[in-house]
Amino acid sequence: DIVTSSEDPFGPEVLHDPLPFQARLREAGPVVYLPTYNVYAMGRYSDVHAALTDWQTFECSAGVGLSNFRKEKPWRPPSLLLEADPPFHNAPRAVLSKILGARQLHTLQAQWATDADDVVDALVSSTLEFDAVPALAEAFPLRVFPDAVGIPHEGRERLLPYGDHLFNAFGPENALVQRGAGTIGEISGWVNDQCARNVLTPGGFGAEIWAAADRGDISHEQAPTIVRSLLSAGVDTTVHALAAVLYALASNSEQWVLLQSDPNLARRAFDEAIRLESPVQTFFRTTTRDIRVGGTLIPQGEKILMFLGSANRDERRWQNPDAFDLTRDPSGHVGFGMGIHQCVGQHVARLEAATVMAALLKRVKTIEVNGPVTRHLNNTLRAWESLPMRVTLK
Ligand code: HEM
Ligand SMILES: CC(C)Cc1ccc(C(=O)O)cc1
Repeated sequence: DIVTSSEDPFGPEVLHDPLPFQARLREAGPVVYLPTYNVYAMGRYSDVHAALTDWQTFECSAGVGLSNFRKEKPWRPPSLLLEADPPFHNAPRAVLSKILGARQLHTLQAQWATDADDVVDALVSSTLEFDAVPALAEAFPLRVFPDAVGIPHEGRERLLPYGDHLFNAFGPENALVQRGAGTIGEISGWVNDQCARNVLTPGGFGAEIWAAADRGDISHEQAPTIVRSLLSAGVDTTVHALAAVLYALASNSEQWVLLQSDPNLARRAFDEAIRLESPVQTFFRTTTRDIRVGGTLIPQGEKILMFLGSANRDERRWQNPDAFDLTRDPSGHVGFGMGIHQCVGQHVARLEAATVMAALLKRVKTIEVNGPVTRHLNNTLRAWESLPMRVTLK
């Protein structure tokens, strides 16, 4: 009684517009076997949530991509958080939780508010029509995050392509992965070099990780790989999440008006945009035992493909799921994951978004899309190529 689908969720059609496939997936049942990749797919909120919170049955140490680390060599040394399970996951996670916690970010808040004002003021004083992807969604994270980590200025243009390949590599070895294969060796080498103690600015997130090793919270061998986690997870995700909230606000003017009437809604706007767009659309787990989900028996050692974007639009969980609605409470969305691996950088991401939105709310009266919006295809990310916008000023 296994439901199957021969559709290709990593093909260009579905990557370009995933919603119709995801609706069929949710309709088909709790678990759908995809023979194309020999994986078991989950598209409903309750099943995705259950799998994310049952780390004993659905493990990460075989990798959170299609590749099973027990059968294939990973393309890079595994992450000590993302691709680790308890007990090995615990210490690295505790170290990053402390460094990236909401409380620590207060010192950054004032600095990032100034940076956001600078970026927005420079932009709107030069033009009222711009492509929000390079001008804001990329410009702001790339201005503040590498400095917060404490890496040198030289070579930072490699961060986006590194993340783009990393997120493609969680999927199958398709054209998207092959496109990055030629340069990823050099780019990875540069990323790894930025994790060395001697290049990291004192006081930054990277130096804090090395200080945790000095305290014995983690080992010195682990420190560079944990710095690598920040450079891997912390750039492309925030870029495309920022683009998502800017697009949502520009294409729902009544929500923009609502936000202007109550700027405290900015953080909710960001989470609602992450629920609706889910910058991280999918990733995998591996079963550690035979498990029955719905009517399907999934054997041990199988890859489970979880559709976060689908779960975040599941009509069984959300009213009017396809609407960007600031009167809704978006908490519980799985756009940052759920459970022990839930995004440890979510407070950093929220602070980046909140500061950009605050800077826009100060200067901008109306915001609208004024040209064709184009997507950047990626096996994992719901990403943007171009977001033409027009603003008017207060
Ligand atoms: C809007 C931006 C972001 C989104 C949508 C996002 C999404 C996610 C998701 C879905 C997971 C769970 C992965 C899993 O369960 O397999 C995750 C984990 C993680 N994220 Fe984020 N992330 C964002 C920003 C960041 C930032 C800015 C950082 C670093 C400062 C970061 C660092 C991490 C790390 C290290 C993990 C692994 C946590 C663990 O396995 O314990 N992320 N992220
Ligand atoms: C959505 C996640 C797959 C994002 C991510 C990427 C990389 C790492 C790492 O630890 O390298 C952690 C999280």
